[in-house]
Amino acid sequence: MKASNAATLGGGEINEKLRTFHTATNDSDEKRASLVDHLDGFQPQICKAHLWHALEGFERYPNYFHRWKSRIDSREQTEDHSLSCYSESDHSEKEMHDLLKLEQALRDTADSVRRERERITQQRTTWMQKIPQFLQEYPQFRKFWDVALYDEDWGKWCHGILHPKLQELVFTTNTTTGATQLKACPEATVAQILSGAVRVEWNISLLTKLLDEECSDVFSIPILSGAFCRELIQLIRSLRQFFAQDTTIEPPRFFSLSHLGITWLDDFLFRVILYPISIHLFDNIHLDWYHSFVAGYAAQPNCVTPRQFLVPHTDDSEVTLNVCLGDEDFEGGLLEFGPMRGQLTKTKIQTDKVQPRIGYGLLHVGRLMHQVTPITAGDRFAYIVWTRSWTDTRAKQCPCCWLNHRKDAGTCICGPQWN
Ligand SMILES: O=C(O)CCC(=O)C(=O)O
Ligand SMILES: [Fe+2]
Repeated sequence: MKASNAATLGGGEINEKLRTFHTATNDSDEKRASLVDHLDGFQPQICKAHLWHALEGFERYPNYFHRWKSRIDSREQTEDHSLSCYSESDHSEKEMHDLLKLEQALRDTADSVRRERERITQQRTTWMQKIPQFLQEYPQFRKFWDVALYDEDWGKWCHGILHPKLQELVFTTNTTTGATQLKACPEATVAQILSGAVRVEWNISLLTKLLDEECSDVFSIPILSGAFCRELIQLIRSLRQFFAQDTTIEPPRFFSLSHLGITWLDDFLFRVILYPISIHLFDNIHLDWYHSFVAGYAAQPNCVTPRQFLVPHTDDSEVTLNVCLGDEDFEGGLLEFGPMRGQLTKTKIQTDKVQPRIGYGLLHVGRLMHQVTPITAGDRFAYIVWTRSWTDTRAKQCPCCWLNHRKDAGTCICGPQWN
Protein backbone atom coordinates (compact mmCIF):
# COMPACT_ATOMS: atom_id res chain seq x y z
CA MET A 1 0.00 0.00 0.00
CA LYS A 2 1.20 3.46 -0.83
CA ALA A 3 0.61 6.20 1.71
CA SER A 4 -1.59 9.01 0.48
CA ASN A 5 -0.04 12.38 -0.13
CA ALA A 6 -1.99 13.80 2.77
CA ALA A 7 -0.34 11.35 5.14
CA THR A 8 3.14 12.29 4.04
CA LEU A 9 2.62 16.05 4.08
CA GLY A 10 3.44 17.64 7.34
CA GLY A 11 3.31 21.39 7.34
CA GLY A 12 5.67 21.87 10.21
CA GLU A 13 4.46 19.59 12.97
CA ILE A 14 7.11 17.50 14.65
CA ASN A 15 7.06 14.02 13.15
CA GLU A 16 4.45 15.37 10.77
CA LYS A 17 1.63 13.91 12.79
CA LEU A 18 -1.67 15.60 13.21
CA ARG A 19 -1.90 16.25 16.92
CA THR A 20 -4.78 16.92 19.23
CA PHE A 21 -3.72 18.57 22.43
CA HIS A 22 -5.46 18.08 25.78
CA THR A 23 -4.24 19.67 28.94
CA ALA A 24 -2.27 17.27 31.05
CA THR A 25 -4.59 17.82 34.04
CA ASN A 26 -7.73 16.89 32.14
CA ASP A 27 -6.09 13.86 30.71
CA SER A 28 -4.90 12.45 33.99
CA ASP A 29 -8.13 13.41 35.81
CA GLU A 30 -10.16 11.51 33.27
CA LYS A 31 -7.88 8.52 33.44
CA ARG A 32 -7.90 8.58 37.21
CA ALA A 33 -11.69 8.82 37.31
CA SER A 34 -12.06 5.79 35.09
CA LEU A 35 -9.65 3.78 37.21
CA VAL A 36 -10.64 4.85 40.70
CA ASP A 37 -14.10 3.26 40.68
CA HIS A 38 -12.76 0.13 39.28
CA LEU A 39 -11.92 -2.32 42.03
CA ASP A 40 -9.75 -4.02 39.53
CA GLY A 41 -7.82 -0.80 38.89
CA PHE A 42 -4.46 -2.26 37.77
CA GLN A 43 -4.40 -1.56 34.03
CA PRO A 44 -0.84 -2.03 32.77
CA GLN A 45 -2.04 -2.40 29.19
CA ILE A 46 -3.63 1.03 28.99
CA CYS A 47 -1.75 2.93 31.69
CA LYS A 48 2.02 3.07 31.21
CA ALA A 49 2.55 4.29 34.78
CA HIS A 50 0.96 1.09 36.14
CA LEU A 51 3.28 -1.02 34.03
CA TRP A 52 6.28 0.98 35.21
CA HIS A 53 5.24 0.80 38.87
CA ALA A 54 4.79 -2.95 38.69
CA LEU A 55 8.16 -3.47 37.01
CA GLU A 56 10.01 -1.14 39.36
CA GLY A 57 8.25 -2.66 42.35
CA PHE A 58 9.26 -6.09 41.24
CA GLU A 59 12.85 -4.98 40.95
CA ARG A 60 12.94 -3.30 44.33
CA TYR A 61 11.25 -5.59 46.79
CA PRO A 62 10.21 -9.18 47.02
CA ASN A 63 6.51 -10.00 47.29
CA TYR A 64 5.59 -6.72 45.70
CA PHE A 65 2.11 -7.82 44.78
CA HIS A 66 1.21 -8.90 48.33
CA ARG A 67 1.10 -5.25 49.35
CA TRP A 68 -1.67 -4.46 46.95
CA LYS A 69 -4.29 -6.05 49.18
CA SER A 70 -4.27 -3.06 51.50
CA ARG A 71 -6.07 -0.94 48.95
CA ILE A 72 -8.98 -3.33 48.79
CA ASP A 73 -9.03 -3.75 52.60
CA SER A 74 -9.19 -0.04 53.30
CA ARG A 75 -11.90 0.54 50.69
CA GLU A 76 -13.98 -2.23 52.19
CA GLN A 77 -13.61 -0.85 55.69
CA THR A 78 -14.50 2.75 54.85
CA GLU A 79 -17.45 1.77 52.71
CA ASP A 80 -19.04 -0.91 54.96
CA HIS A 81 -17.55 -0.15 58.40
CA SER A 82 -17.13 -3.86 58.50
CA LEU A 83 -14.42 -6.31 57.88
CA SER A 84 -13.49 -7.02 54.34
CA CYS A 85 -15.71 -9.57 52.69
CA TYR A 86 -12.67 -10.68 50.74
CA SER A 87 -11.15 -13.90 51.90
CA GLU A 88 -7.46 -14.68 51.79
CA SER A 89 -8.01 -16.76 48.71
CA ASP A 90 -9.80 -13.84 46.96
CA HIS A 91 -6.72 -11.72 47.63
CA SER A 92 -4.42 -14.37 46.27
CA GLU A 93 -6.62 -14.63 43.24
CA LYS A 94 -6.40 -10.90 42.72
CA GLU A 95 -2.63 -11.00 43.02
CA MET A 96 -2.50 -13.82 40.52
CA HIS A 97 -4.86 -11.94 38.25
CA ASP A 98 -2.67 -8.82 38.42
CA LEU A 99 0.42 -10.89 37.71
CA LEU A 100 -1.31 -12.39 34.70
CA LYS A 101 -2.23 -8.90 33.54
CA LEU A 102 1.37 -7.77 33.97
CA GLU A 103 2.63 -10.75 32.01
CA GLN A 104 0.11 -10.03 29.28
CA ALA A 105 1.15 -6.37 29.10
CA LEU A 106 4.80 -7.39 28.79
CA ARG A 107 3.97 -9.95 26.12
CA ASP A 108 1.97 -7.33 24.20
CA THR A 109 4.90 -4.91 24.43
CA ALA A 110 7.32 -7.57 23.23
CA ASP A 111 4.92 -8.42 20.40
CA SER A 112 4.73 -4.83 19.24
CA VAL A 113 8.55 -4.56 19.35
CA ARG A 114 8.75 -7.72 17.23
CA ARG A 115 6.10 -6.46 14.80
CA GLU A 116 7.95 -3.16 14.44
CA ARG A 117 11.23 -4.97 13.81
CA GLU A 118 9.59 -7.10 11.13
CA ARG A 119 7.88 -4.09 9.55
CA ILE A 120 11.12 -2.12 9.38
CA THR A 121 13.09 -5.05 7.98
CA GLN A 122 10.42 -5.71 5.38
CA GLN A 123 10.16 -2.05 4.43
CA ARG A 124 13.92 -1.63 4.00
CA THR A 125 14.18 -4.82 1.98
CA THR A 126 11.45 -3.52 -0.32
CA TRP A 127 13.17 -0.15 -0.76
CA MET A 128 16.55 -1.78 -1.38
CA GLN A 129 15.03 -4.10 -4.00
CA LYS A 130 13.95 -0.99 -5.91
CA ILE A 131 17.41 0.58 -6.03
CA PRO A 132 18.70 -1.35 -9.10
CA GLN A 133 15.62 -0.14 -11.01
CA PHE A 134 16.24 3.40 -9.76
CA LEU A 135 19.83 3.22 -10.99
CA GLN A 136 18.70 2.03 -14.39
CA GLU A 137 16.52 5.11 -14.69
CA TYR A 138 19.08 7.43 -13.11
CA PRO A 139 22.55 5.98 -13.88
CA GLN A 140 24.22 9.28 -12.99
CA PHE A 141 23.77 8.45 -9.28
CA ARG A 142 25.56 5.10 -9.38
CA LYS A 143 28.59 6.42 -7.57
CA PHE A 144 26.55 7.05 -4.41
CA TRP A 145 26.12 3.29 -4.03
CA ASP A 146 29.60 2.39 -5.16
CA VAL A 147 31.13 0.56 -2.21
CA ALA A 148 34.49 0.67 -3.98
CA LEU A 149 34.63 4.22 -2.60
CA TYR A 150 35.66 2.65 0.68
CA ASP A 151 38.81 1.31 -0.88
CA GLU A 152 39.85 4.61 -2.37
CA ASP A 153 42.55 6.69 -0.79
CA TRP A 154 41.47 9.89 0.92
CA GLY A 155 42.47 12.08 -2.02
CA LYS A 156 40.07 10.35 -4.41
CA TRP A 157 37.44 9.84 -1.75
CA CYS A 158 37.00 13.44 -0.70
CA HIS A 159 37.52 15.01 -4.09
CA GLY A 160 34.51 17.17 -4.85
CA ILE A 161 32.68 16.11 -1.69
CA LEU A 162 34.22 18.25 1.00
CA HIS A 163 34.12 21.97 1.52
CA PRO A 164 37.50 23.41 0.39
CA LYS A 165 38.16 24.85 3.86
CA LEU A 166 37.63 21.48 5.57
CA GLN A 167 39.72 19.75 2.96
CA GLU A 168 42.54 22.24 3.33
CA LEU A 169 42.69 22.05 7.11
CA VAL A 170 41.98 18.38 7.67
CA PHE A 171 43.97 16.75 4.91
CA THR A 172 47.63 16.82 4.13
CA THR A 173 49.86 15.29 1.44
CA ASN A 174 52.56 12.81 2.33
CA THR A 175 55.67 14.34 0.81
CA THR A 176 57.25 10.96 0.08
CA THR A 177 54.31 9.03 -1.36
CA GLY A 178 52.18 11.94 -2.53
CA ALA A 179 49.10 10.30 -0.98
CA THR A 180 46.44 12.41 0.71
CA GLN A 181 46.12 11.72 4.43
CA LEU A 182 43.77 12.66 7.21
CA LYS A 183 45.92 14.92 9.41
CA ALA A 184 44.45 13.58 12.64
CA CYS A 185 45.18 9.92 11.70
CA PRO A 186 47.83 9.94 8.97
CA GLU A 187 48.04 6.16 8.67
CA ALA A 188 44.33 5.43 8.54
CA THR A 189 42.52 4.37 5.39
CA VAL A 190 39.04 5.56 4.39
CA ALA A 191 37.61 2.15 5.30
CA GLN A 192 39.21 2.17 8.77
CA ILE A 193 37.82 5.59 9.63
CA LEU A 194 34.35 5.05 8.20
CA SER A 195 33.95 1.72 9.96
CA GLY A 196 35.11 3.18 13.27
CA ALA A 197 38.11 0.82 13.45
CA VAL A 198 40.33 3.89 13.88
CA ARG A 199 39.07 6.88 15.86
CA VAL A 200 39.62 10.43 14.70
CA GLU A 201 40.82 12.94 17.29
CA TRP A 202 40.75 16.65 16.64
CA ASN A 203 43.04 19.13 18.30
CA ILE A 204 41.80 22.44 19.63
CA SER A 205 43.87 24.62 17.31
CA LEU A 206 42.36 22.92 14.26
CA LEU A 207 38.87 23.30 15.67
CA THR A 208 39.44 26.97 16.40
CA LYS A 209 40.25 27.49 12.75
CA LEU A 210 37.16 25.66 11.55
CA LEU A 211 34.37 26.42 14.00
CA ASP A 212 32.35 29.59 14.53
CA GLU A 213 29.88 30.12 17.35
CA GLU A 214 26.80 31.37 15.51
CA CYS A 215 24.91 32.06 18.71
CA SER A 216 25.11 30.74 22.23
CA ASP A 217 25.83 26.97 22.10
CA VAL A 218 25.36 26.68 18.31
CA PHE A 219 28.52 26.09 16.28
CA SER A 220 29.00 26.11 12.53
CA ILE A 221 31.56 24.22 10.50
CA PRO A 222 32.13 24.01 6.73
CA ILE A 223 31.65 20.38 5.66
CA LEU A 224 30.35 19.79 2.14
CA SER A 225 31.16 21.50 -1.15
CA GLY A 226 28.43 23.45 -2.92
CA ALA A 227 28.68 21.13 -5.92
CA PHE A 228 28.21 18.02 -3.77
CA CYS A 229 25.21 19.62 -2.01
CA ARG A 230 23.62 20.24 -5.43
CA GLU A 231 24.24 16.61 -6.41
CA LEU A 232 22.72 15.39 -3.16
CA ILE A 233 19.60 17.49 -3.72
CA GLN A 234 19.25 16.08 -7.24
CA LEU A 235 19.59 12.57 -5.84
CA ILE A 236 16.97 13.25 -3.17
CA ARG A 237 14.53 14.78 -5.66
CA SER A 238 14.99 11.85 -8.04
CA LEU A 239 14.55 9.26 -5.29
CA ARG A 240 11.41 11.01 -4.05
CA GLN A 241 9.93 11.11 -7.53
CA PHE A 242 10.91 7.52 -8.24
CA PHE A 243 9.25 6.23 -5.06
CA ALA A 244 6.21 8.47 -5.54
CA GLN A 245 5.51 6.85 -8.95
CA ASP A 246 5.45 3.38 -7.44
CA THR A 247 1.99 2.62 -6.12
CA THR A 248 2.98 -0.77 -4.75
CA ILE A 249 5.13 0.42 -1.86
CA GLU A 250 4.99 2.89 0.95
CA PRO A 251 7.64 5.53 0.23
CA PRO A 252 10.07 6.52 2.98
CA ARG A 253 8.52 9.43 4.88
CA PHE A 254 11.86 10.93 5.71
CA PHE A 255 14.76 10.08 3.58
CA SER A 256 17.53 8.33 5.40
CA LEU A 257 20.15 7.61 2.77
CA SER A 258 21.54 4.90 5.05
CA HIS A 259 18.22 3.04 4.85
CA LEU A 260 18.51 3.12 1.08
CA GLY A 261 22.03 1.66 1.12
CA ILE A 262 24.17 4.82 1.13
CA THR A 263 25.92 4.62 4.48
CA TRP A 264 29.29 6.24 3.83
CA LEU A 265 28.06 9.82 4.15
CA ASP A 266 26.54 9.23 7.58
CA ASP A 267 29.62 7.29 8.65
CA PHE A 268 31.83 10.17 7.58
CA LEU A 269 29.69 12.81 9.30
CA PHE A 270 29.54 10.78 12.48
CA ARG A 271 33.11 9.53 12.73
CA VAL A 272 35.00 12.52 11.39
CA ILE A 273 32.76 15.40 12.50
CA LEU A 274 30.16 14.56 15.14
CA TYR A 275 31.93 12.13 17.44
CA PRO A 276 35.36 13.75 17.74
CA ILE A 277 34.13 17.36 17.78
CA SER A 278 31.36 16.76 20.34
CA ILE A 279 33.97 15.60 22.82
CA HIS A 280 35.43 19.10 22.73
CA LEU A 281 32.28 21.16 22.37
CA PHE A 282 29.79 19.45 24.63
CA ASP A 283 31.35 18.50 27.91
CA ASN A 284 33.17 15.37 26.85
CA ILE A 285 30.12 13.66 25.35
CA HIS A 286 30.90 10.27 23.81
CA LEU A 287 28.29 9.51 21.18
CA ASP A 288 27.16 5.97 20.41
CA TRP A 289 24.71 5.95 17.55
CA TYR A 290 23.29 8.09 14.83
CA HIS A 291 20.30 8.48 12.58
CA SER A 292 20.07 10.80 9.60
CA PHE A 293 17.27 12.13 7.44
CA VAL A 294 16.72 14.82 4.85
CA ALA A 295 14.21 17.53 5.63
CA GLY A 296 12.76 19.30 2.59
CA TYR A 297 10.84 22.60 2.74
CA ALA A 298 8.97 24.80 0.26
CA ALA A 299 6.51 27.69 0.33
CA GLN A 300 4.01 25.25 -1.23
CA PRO A 301 4.85 21.87 0.30
CA ASN A 302 4.74 18.77 -1.90
CA CYS A 303 6.03 15.19 -1.65
CA VAL A 304 9.66 16.22 -2.30
CA THR A 305 9.60 19.17 0.10
CA PRO A 306 6.85 18.31 2.57
CA ARG A 307 7.40 21.06 5.14
CA GLN A 308 6.85 24.78 4.98
CA PHE A 309 8.28 25.52 8.42
CA LEU A 310 9.00 23.67 11.65
CA VAL A 311 7.45 24.39 15.03
CA PRO A 312 9.66 25.06 18.09
CA HIS A 313 10.95 21.76 19.45
CA THR A 314 13.88 19.87 20.84
CA ASP A 315 15.34 16.85 19.06
CA ASP A 316 15.39 13.24 20.09
CA SER A 317 19.16 13.53 20.13
CA GLU A 318 22.09 14.26 22.38
CA VAL A 319 23.86 16.26 19.66
CA THR A 320 22.37 17.29 16.31
CA LEU A 321 24.25 18.09 13.12
CA ASN A 322 22.21 20.12 10.65
CA VAL A 323 23.89 20.57 7.26
CA CYS A 324 22.26 23.04 4.90
CA LEU A 325 22.19 21.64 1.35
CA GLY A 326 20.37 24.58 -0.28
CA ASP A 327 18.79 25.23 -2.86
CA GLU A 328 20.76 28.30 -3.67
CA ASP A 329 17.83 30.69 -3.87
CA PHE A 330 15.55 29.77 -1.00
CA GLU A 331 14.15 32.59 1.11
CA GLY A 332 12.97 32.40 4.71
CA GLY A 333 13.78 29.13 6.44
CA LEU A 334 15.92 30.67 9.16
CA LEU A 335 16.81 28.62 12.18
CA GLU A 336 15.73 30.23 15.43
CA PHE A 337 17.30 28.95 18.62
CA GLY A 338 15.81 29.44 22.08
CA PRO A 339 16.81 28.22 25.53
CA MET A 340 17.57 24.68 26.65
CA ARG A 341 14.60 22.42 27.22
CA GLY A 342 13.21 22.93 30.69
CA GLN A 343 14.39 26.52 30.88
CA LEU A 344 11.43 27.71 28.85
CA THR A 345 9.28 30.21 30.73
CA LYS A 346 5.72 31.29 29.99
CA THR A 347 6.99 34.63 28.67
CA LYS A 348 8.04 35.04 25.05
CA ILE A 349 11.29 33.25 24.55
CA GLN A 350 14.40 35.05 23.47
CA THR A 351 15.59 33.55 20.20
CA ASP A 352 18.70 33.85 18.08
CA LYS A 353 18.27 33.70 14.33
CA VAL A 354 20.79 31.82 12.21
CA GLN A 355 20.85 32.00 8.42
CA PRO A 356 21.81 28.52 7.17
CA ARG A 357 24.76 28.53 4.75
CA ILE A 358 25.04 25.91 2.02
CA GLY A 359 27.55 23.18 2.90
CA TYR A 360 27.87 24.35 6.51
CA GLY A 361 26.80 22.17 9.39
CA LEU A 362 25.34 23.52 12.62
CA LEU A 363 26.17 21.56 15.75
CA HIS A 364 23.99 21.92 18.82
CA VAL A 365 22.75 19.75 21.64
CA GLY A 366 19.36 18.24 20.89
CA ARG A 367 17.76 19.78 23.97
CA LEU A 368 18.25 23.31 22.67
CA MET A 369 14.86 24.67 21.54
CA HIS A 370 14.79 25.47 17.83
CA GLN A 371 12.42 26.09 14.97
CA VAL A 372 12.50 26.80 11.25
CA THR A 373 10.73 29.95 10.03
CA PRO A 374 8.42 29.65 7.01
CA ILE A 375 9.99 29.34 3.58
CA THR A 376 8.78 32.18 1.41
CA ALA A 377 10.47 31.24 -1.89
CA GLY A 378 12.46 28.35 -3.36
CA ASP A 379 13.12 24.92 -1.89
CA ARG A 380 15.24 24.29 1.19
CA PHE A 381 16.90 21.00 2.11
CA ALA A 382 18.68 20.15 5.34
CA TYR A 383 20.67 16.99 6.04
CA ILE A 384 20.04 16.21 9.69
CA VAL A 385 22.00 13.74 11.81
CA TRP A 386 20.70 12.96 15.29
CA THR A 387 23.05 11.22 17.68
CA ARG A 388 22.56 9.60 21.06
CA SER A 389 24.79 8.43 23.81
CA TRP A 390 24.03 5.76 26.37
CA THR A 391 26.12 7.59 28.94
CA ASP A 392 24.94 11.20 28.60
CA THR A 393 22.14 13.53 29.59
CA ARG A 394 19.20 12.00 27.77
CA ALA A 395 20.02 8.44 28.72
CA LYS A 396 20.48 9.39 32.38
CA GLN A 397 16.96 10.72 32.77
CA CYS A 398 13.82 8.66 32.55
CA PRO A 399 11.66 9.55 29.52
CA CYS A 400 8.78 10.54 31.79
CA CYS A 401 10.86 13.13 33.69
CA TRP A 402 12.29 14.28 30.40
CA LEU A 403 8.91 14.86 28.78
CA ASN A 404 7.50 16.52 31.89
CA HIS A 405 10.52 18.82 32.28
CA ARG A 406 11.16 17.49 35.79
CA LYS A 407 14.43 18.73 37.15
CA ASP A 408 14.11 16.89 40.42
CA ALA A 409 13.31 13.25 39.75
CA GLY A 410 12.14 12.85 43.36
CA THR A 411 8.50 12.99 42.32
CA CYS A 412 8.94 10.36 39.65
CA ILE A 413 8.89 6.61 40.11
CA CYS A 414 12.49 6.51 38.87
CA GLY A 415 13.66 8.86 41.63
CA PRO A 416 15.62 7.81 44.70
CA GLN A 417 12.84 8.91 47.07
CA TRP A 418 10.24 6.65 45.58
CA ASN A 419 9.28 3.72 47.67
O1 LIG B 1 15.44 21.98 8.77
C1 LIG B 1 16.16 22.34 9.68
O2 LIG B 1 17.05 23.17 9.53
C2 LIG B 1 15.94 21.81 11.05
C3 LIG B 1 15.17 20.52 11.09
C4 LIG B 1 14.97 20.06 12.49
O3 LIG B 1 15.20 20.76 13.42
C5 LIG B 1 14.43 18.71 12.73
O4 LIG B 1 14.00 18.04 11.78
O5 LIG B 1 14.43 18.30 13.90
FE1 LIG C 1 15.16 19.70 15.21
